[in-house]
Amino acid sequence: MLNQVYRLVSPRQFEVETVAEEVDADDLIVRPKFLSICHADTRYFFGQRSQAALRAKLPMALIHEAVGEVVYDPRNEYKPGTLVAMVPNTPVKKDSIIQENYLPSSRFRSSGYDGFMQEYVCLRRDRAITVPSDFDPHMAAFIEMVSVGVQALTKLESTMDEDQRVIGIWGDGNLGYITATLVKQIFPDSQLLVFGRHQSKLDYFSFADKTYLVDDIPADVKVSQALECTGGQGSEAAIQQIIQHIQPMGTAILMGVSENPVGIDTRSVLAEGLTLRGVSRSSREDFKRAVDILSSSPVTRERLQNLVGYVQKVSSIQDITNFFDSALTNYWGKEVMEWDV
Ligand SMILES: NC(=O)C1=CN([C@@H]2O[C@H](COP(=O)(O)OP(=O)(O)OC[C@H]3O[C@@H](n4cnc5c(N)ncnc54)[C@H](OP(=O)(O)O)[C@@H]3O)[C@@H](O)[C@H]2O)C=CC1
Ligand SMILES: O=C(CO)[C@H](O)[C@H](O)COP(=O)(O)O
Ligand SMILES: [Zn+2]
Repeated sequence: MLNQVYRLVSPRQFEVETVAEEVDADDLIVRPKFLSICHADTRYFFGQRSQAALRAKLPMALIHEAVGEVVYDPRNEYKPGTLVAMVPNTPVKKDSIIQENYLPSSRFRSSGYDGFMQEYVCLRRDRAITVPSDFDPHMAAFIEMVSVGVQALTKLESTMDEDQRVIGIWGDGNLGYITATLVKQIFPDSQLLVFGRHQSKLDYFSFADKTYLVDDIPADVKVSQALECTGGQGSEAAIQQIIQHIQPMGTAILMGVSENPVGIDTRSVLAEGLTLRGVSRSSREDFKRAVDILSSSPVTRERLQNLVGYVQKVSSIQDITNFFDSALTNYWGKEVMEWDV
């Protein structure tokens, strides 16, 4: 099959390439419909990664958050038109200990391998998760980010001590908001505190028990466990505050991506017996748990619909470039492309 792939060849420059795809019985052909942007994509688009990383990964199609319609299934298991969330991670090896999203051999779309900015996606069938028909498709576009939140809270469940009284989230953006909605489902009896830099963003977290501006946290505020959802240099200050406000022996899950190493007060980490656990990407299992949570909780779906920040139809390379530029100035929520190329 001949396919049109929209690849970033250098910062701010896309080119369409015609690629011959080999489709076998294990694959599905999916037409991408709704795509949403992750910070990882904007770092490539705006050339904010190191020259070495850009050289190693480009050219490639961006976007690892998307839903699309099955147009062809060689085994006829999926009806044409079925909406599926596409898992961007494709494992090529199995390991009894290391999970698929932490295996260096796995192929992650839009990080060295073509993402979903394509006319058709040739998707291994175990990478497709059916999206229930009552899901808002704009919200469904970022199920991948919901699955990352699920991966984080699943890892928190298996790492933390027994103290579930207070869960603290640092970061008042997309990932913080998604993780906060999931805390309400996965830890329903815990108090949820959210720590951010913008009162106008914190106002969206109306379901949290309390929100704090990070320059105005009372010294006696304590969290049992914490999740860092900030990224960039903001991670350093966030990790420092987590160390100050977490209970001894607490666990902090780190999710924000920083281009440069950040400093960590290891003396306090040692003295308080803290666990810092990194979380990146997600697995098929996380996608399934994410869809199960959303299916059984209309209130979570409604909350996540509030995260749809900017929607635009794109039909040309110029539209795609304009869309990425708009993402830079969008203040709240996820940017979703209606893919019409
Ligand atoms: N581990 C993984 O698999 C994944 C990681 N990520 C990463 O997570 C990070 C966040 O993504 P996303 O939520 O979309 O980004 P956003 O920009 O939407 O949100 C980050 C928010 O955190 C705020 N912030 C910055 N510093 C602090 C601080 N010290 N304390 C509290 N809040 C702070 C920011 O404010 P301001 O804008 O003023 O700095 C911003 O409002 C990114 O680095 C992204 O790449 C995303 C998806 C998956
Ligand atoms: O966003 C993510 C998962 O949803 C990850 O942070 C992203 O995949 C990291 O990739 P890269 O190393 O290319 O920045
Ligand atoms: Zn991402």
